[in-house]
Amino acid sequence: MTDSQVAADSAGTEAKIIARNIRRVYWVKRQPNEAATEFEAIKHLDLTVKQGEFLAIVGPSGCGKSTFLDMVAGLAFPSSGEITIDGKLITGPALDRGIVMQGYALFPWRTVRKNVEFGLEIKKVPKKDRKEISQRYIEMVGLTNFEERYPHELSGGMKQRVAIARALAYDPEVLLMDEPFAAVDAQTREVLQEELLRIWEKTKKTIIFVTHGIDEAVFLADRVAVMSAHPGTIKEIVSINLPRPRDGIRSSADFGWVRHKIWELLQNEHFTGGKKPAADQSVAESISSSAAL
Ligand SMILES: Nc1ncnc2c1ncn2[C@@H]1O[C@H](COP(=O)(O)OP(=O)(O)OP(=O)(O)O)[C@@H](O)[C@H]1O
Repeated sequence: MTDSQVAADSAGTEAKIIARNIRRVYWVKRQPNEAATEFEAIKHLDLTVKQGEFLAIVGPSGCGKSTFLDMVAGLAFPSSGEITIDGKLITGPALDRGIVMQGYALFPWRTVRKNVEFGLEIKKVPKKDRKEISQRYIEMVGLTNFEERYPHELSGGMKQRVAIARALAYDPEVLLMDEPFAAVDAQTREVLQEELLRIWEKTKKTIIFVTHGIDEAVFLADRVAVMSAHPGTIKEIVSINLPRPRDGIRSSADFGWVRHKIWELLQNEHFTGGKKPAADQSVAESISSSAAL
């Protein structure tokens, strides 16, 4: 489905985030004594994310997934083009967008509760309400009785749950997730995926979820945006018309079919950094090894 089709398709559903003709360049030196030259990381990227949608982005390493997410977060800016949220240009980070990254990024000196309350403090929510709200999200991610622990006393999966609770607690409309489950083991990842879906169904947030896992993308998303390699752009958007809830869906024929379709789309994508591919290994091969988990 092309983006214009999506725009038409979304006639009845409000568009939440619209990226128009995004280009992003970095200035890089190829040799220490050379002048910096332009490196085009993203080109002609158009994408519409609908209100309440779960959109996953997959693509070869280095195609610009994190760069794009950073721009939606307002932590980086397009070299040209524009990204709007609710029709307003994104000019910086704001509390309408929560971010969950790989590697948790928790404050090590704060307990679980204090980490979860961080955004509420920024929002100047009164102390009594902060406690009530943080407790609700701590329970939602299954961390009751761990409120007073510090991050170094938690497992990887537990830290990731804290990061999710922290992002949800201040009630952002949009959740931006950059490979949030990459650092946890396969079993914990599946548990976290199921919990994330449960929370999403309850809270109706708009989610953009970057992943290397085709299975993960298909399991979670309403649509999967497949990016092409350098310079990164949206190659195709695949609608995931699988029923919800999706417990047990991984073994179904329909799941296998859509997974294969995305795998094929990625088959010819190589990250070359602008040069000719050195080896004949497609990104689909490297992605599918993690997706097989
Ligand atoms: N600060 C920077 N300076 C120069 N080049 C950068 C910078 N940040 C990213 N890039 C380049 O931009 C391209 C896109 O990077 P990005 O991290 O967005 O890719 P990605 O798709 O998220 O990769 P991965 O899947 O490996 O995390 C890469 O070629 C990267 O080397």
